[in-house]
Amino acid sequence: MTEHARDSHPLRPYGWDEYADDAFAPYAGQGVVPGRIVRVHRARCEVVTAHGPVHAGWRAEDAGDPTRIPCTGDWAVLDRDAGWSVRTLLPRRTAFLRSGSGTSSHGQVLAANIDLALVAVSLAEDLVPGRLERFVSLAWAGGARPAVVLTKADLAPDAPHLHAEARSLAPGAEVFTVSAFTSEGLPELAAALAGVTSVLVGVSGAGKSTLVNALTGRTGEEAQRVREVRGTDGRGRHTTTTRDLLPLPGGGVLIDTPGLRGVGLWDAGEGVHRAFADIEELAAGCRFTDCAHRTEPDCAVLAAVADGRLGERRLESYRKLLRENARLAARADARLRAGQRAGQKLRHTAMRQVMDQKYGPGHRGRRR
Ligand SMILES: Nc1nc2c(ncn2[C@@H]2O[C@H](COP(=O)(O)OP(=O)(O)OP(=O)(O)O)[C@@H](O)[C@H]2O)c(=O)[nH]1
Ligand SMILES: [Zn+2]
Repeated sequence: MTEHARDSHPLRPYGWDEYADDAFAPYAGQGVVPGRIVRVHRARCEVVTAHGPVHAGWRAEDAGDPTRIPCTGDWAVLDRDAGWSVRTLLPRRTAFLRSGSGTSSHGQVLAANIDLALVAVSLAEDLVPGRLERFVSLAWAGGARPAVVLTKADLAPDAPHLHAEARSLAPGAEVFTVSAFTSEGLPELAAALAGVTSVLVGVSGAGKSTLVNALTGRTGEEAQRVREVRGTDGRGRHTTTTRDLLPLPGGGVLIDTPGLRGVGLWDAGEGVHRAFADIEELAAGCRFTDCAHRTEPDCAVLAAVADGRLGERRLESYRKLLRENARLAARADARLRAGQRAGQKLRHTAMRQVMDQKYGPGHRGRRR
């Protein structure tokens, strides 16, 4: 498809791009229709297509494999035999994953095909550095660019100071300070979202839904509809339970996610390294290339801690996240040996090869 045809594609406001175009090309002429999943229910999902929004079923036999469960942001290939159904999902370009709940050794995909992961942090509460570092690691790990959105600026007299702190906790990530109530910072944020797919993550109460409403200009009836699809989280508080994909008035697509009480790392080793680029940079100056920064002589990381350039807490957080990731990787490897993930891994590798061939190995950032 030519660039012009792509730009006038009916799904363009929902993020139709060169990637979707290429990934769908093999299916063209098979009587199927492409669509982007905007919301997922138990046995069906809402998909926007060139024919408008449709409800499509998906096969329950795919439920065991997280990579085959439709997720908000996925591009789907739809059949229209007896009602709409998802034939398959196009390979994900990027994804925001976290470890599944409990003892599961699967990752859970929160949003697919995202360029930018916005981590919402409320300025009305004390900033929890380790939590921000964790979200940022997951964003890098899934191939998205992280950005920090400091919300409720109207409640924070010390916003500039907190902005500086967020910058040092998330090197390489842009930091926005916004208030959905006064609209401060919203134009700058909207400009960054134009033309890309973003996902908004953060703990419950961080102000995500309010921000989404402000960015989409959703008020009154539409916002009410959003409240109606909300459930209660068992503590009597209303909380977002669905993940919605919404086109933004200024272009770009935003995925809202439910408040997460915590996120476990998933396949995030490379993500942690990027999230702690400051430490990695220091480590390049250590005498030993395999320095563990504990007792080794001429350790540049420990030297930075000693003279106050690097906080002890940050170094500890880095270690903790790497340990957690290694633990999860060991668990996943055990499953892989059992053969259960073999098929999934193969598909994944095949997709990477296709993408590498097409765009070169740089297209997905540095990954494991
Ligand atoms: N003062 C002020 N309050 C805000 C702002 N944005 C959100 N709030 C309030 O913060 C509370 C939580 O906001 P929500 O938008 O529901 O937070 P959420 O992150 O979507 O929460 P979950 O749906 O549980 O994930 C609500 O009482 C909002 O009115 C803001 O910019 N300024
Ligand atoms: Zn060292």
